[in-house]
Amino acid sequence: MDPMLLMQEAVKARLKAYVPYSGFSVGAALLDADGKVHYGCNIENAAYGPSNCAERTALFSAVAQGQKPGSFKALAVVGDTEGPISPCGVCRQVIAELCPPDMPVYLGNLKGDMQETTLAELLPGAFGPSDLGKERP
Ligand SMILES: O=c1ccn([C@H]2C[C@H](O)[C@@H](CO)O2)c(=O)[nH]1
Ligand SMILES: [Zn+2]
Repeated sequence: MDPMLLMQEAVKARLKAYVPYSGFSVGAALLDADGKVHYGCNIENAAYGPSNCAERTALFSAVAQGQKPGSFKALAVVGDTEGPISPCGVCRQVIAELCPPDMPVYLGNLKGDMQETTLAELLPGAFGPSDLGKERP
């Protein structure tokens, strides 16, 4: 799938964000092995801590719908940032768990800036399954 098309899907997902506290909407679009797109937005909470980022919403939603961890093909993330959005550390760790390290990650903003990267670049030396003697999913 064309990266810009996946970015456009993330822009659509962003419109669903529930952000009464930060007012900062983020959208994510995750491409699965069947070519289907899974959507994520950030969903905040009055207790702040339980808030969920757009990236994790997309990943958890896809896994809950039966997509196999490790099988994803690409992730696009969009926010209204000056440059391409930067995923938080928690999301980087979750991407490390559920996505191949060399999977393309497209980071963008509403102006159309786009940076292509990978999890290996976003979280070098990630703690992962192998550190617990387990295989990658
Ligand atoms: O990549 C990012 C960065 C931030 N947020 C959310 C968390 C919080 O709801 C709001 C402000 O940090 O943006 C995301 O969903 N994804
Ligand atoms: Zn995050």
